[in-house]
Amino acid sequence: MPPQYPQRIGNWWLGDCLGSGYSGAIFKATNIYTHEVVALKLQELDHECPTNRYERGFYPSLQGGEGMPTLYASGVEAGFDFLAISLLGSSLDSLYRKIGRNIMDLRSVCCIAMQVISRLEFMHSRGILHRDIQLGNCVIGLPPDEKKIYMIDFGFSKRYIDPRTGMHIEESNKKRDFIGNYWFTSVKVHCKGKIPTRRDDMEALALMLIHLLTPGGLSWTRNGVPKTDAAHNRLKREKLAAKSEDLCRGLPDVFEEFLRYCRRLKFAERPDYEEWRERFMDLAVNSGYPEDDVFVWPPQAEPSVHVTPTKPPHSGNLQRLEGILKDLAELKLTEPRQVLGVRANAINVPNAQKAARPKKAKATDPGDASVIVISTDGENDTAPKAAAVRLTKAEQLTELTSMAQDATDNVMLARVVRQFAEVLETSKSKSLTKEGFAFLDALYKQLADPSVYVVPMRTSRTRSGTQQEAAPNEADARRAKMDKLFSLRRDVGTAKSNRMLAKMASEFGVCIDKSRGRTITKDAVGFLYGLADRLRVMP
Ligand SMILES: Nc1ncnc2c1ncn2[C@@H]1O[C@H](COP(=O)(O)OP(=O)(O)OP(=O)(O)O)[C@@H](O)[C@H]1O
Repeated sequence: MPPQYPQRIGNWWLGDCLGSGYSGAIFKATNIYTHEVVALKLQELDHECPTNRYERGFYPSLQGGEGMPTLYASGVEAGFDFLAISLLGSSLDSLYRKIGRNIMDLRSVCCIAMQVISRLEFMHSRGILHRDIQLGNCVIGLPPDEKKIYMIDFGFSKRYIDPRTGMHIEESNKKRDFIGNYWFTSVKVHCKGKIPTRRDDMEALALMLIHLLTPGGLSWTRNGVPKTDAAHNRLKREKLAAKSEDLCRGLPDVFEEFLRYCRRLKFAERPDYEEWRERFMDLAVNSGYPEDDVFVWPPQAEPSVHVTPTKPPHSGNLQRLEGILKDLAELKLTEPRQVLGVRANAINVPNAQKAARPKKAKATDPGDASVIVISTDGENDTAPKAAAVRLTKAEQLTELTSMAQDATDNVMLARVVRQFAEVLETSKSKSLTKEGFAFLDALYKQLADPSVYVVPMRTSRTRSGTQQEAAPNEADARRAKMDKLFSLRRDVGTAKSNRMLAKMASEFGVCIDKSRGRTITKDAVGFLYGLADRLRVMP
């Protein structure tokens, strides 16, 4: 028998029911004094699974985070445990159902990925796991916040950082009861009884994204909620047996890589939120969508490609490559090339075609770092621009890495470093990605000695996110990073040799890599500009 809900709780008059389930119901409600409208979540006090009580405990820690509902009041009244929270819009589940359980469009899925990664990053930064990532628990806001995704339902949430000690919870092999949802809870938690940590929230997100792009959804979701233990066990077996490559067949690679990454994370490892936000942003941009994470619903029918008018309206990767090759073919290279630095065992001079790799001029639009010009001339370019193509940040950085590898004198290298700094400075995302680290590796190699192979500082994604830090150390680490970047920026102008600059570039890379978020700060950009200036005047 569903409970009899009162007409009024606290200061709120109950209105329409927004949703109800096993654990209670949620109503639109109006404050009798202020007329403010909220969502009122009610649960009977003697409910066998008192999720509202748990949720009440987590809400205060989550206040102020983007995409976290505001908690207006909570308490117990008339036999109900209630929470008055921001009134929000439709859940992703209801949007997905309305499109007939077919697949969601790629842009929407990329935006969901970027936004939910940010929500998880915030929750995790507060020491809390969500533990029930699913479409019904991601809701869009009401206008003017309808492009923002909110996380709701913290009834299953759990602290993974002990608030008294600041330490991460311990791993244990003791079997535990399953808490989560059938569809998206990670394999380790759902099928192997492991203790959930940050990695499991991330895996649940990965499965949810794959579900949205799979016609009919993930196979184990197709028979509905299991009603018996036998059916549940069958579902678990199916989930356990499903290989990442099978789940992601036909999808862009990033989905399989994301799922694999989440499954490889160690128990206490911090997920690399920035990296994956960036990867989904790159996927969206490469597919011709705008460089942002706003969730536009209903989706636009066609990708809106922003290319300069010198290119055909839709230019995919292939066309971009063709353009670059054409520009390359038109280049005439006769000038003799200097060798970088003073070295006996100098760099192998690359073949003419490679040496002719076009240089990039500044971004044509400072607000859009991904529009760059491939030019046939040097810095004081007076020749007509060959072509303008849109490249993603990753592509630009990769291109700059090649240019750094090919640089044969300090002036040339200075120019490339300056462009690198410009890309980082103007890019929307402020984190140094693996392509950025690859550039630093190439720079280091050129400065230290281009004839020797240098072990990369960090070009492999498997080394990312190895911090297992507890919250209190973060402030110290951040301060140390700020101090280091400040001194690097201050001292770069006094470096006396390429080797000294190489050492600084290496310290710079290590410092950024160690920092949370690998954020490029003002001092970081300042250091790079300083390095470029120093190289330009270095004999
Ligand atoms: N703040 C809100 N504003 C508008 N609708 C909401 C809000 N919170 C929840 N809903 C709607 O109610 C549904 C159930 O909400 P929620 O998951 O918080 O409750 P629950 O009782 O824990 O549900 P379940 O038992 O299904 O997990 C959501 O899917 C959403 O459609």
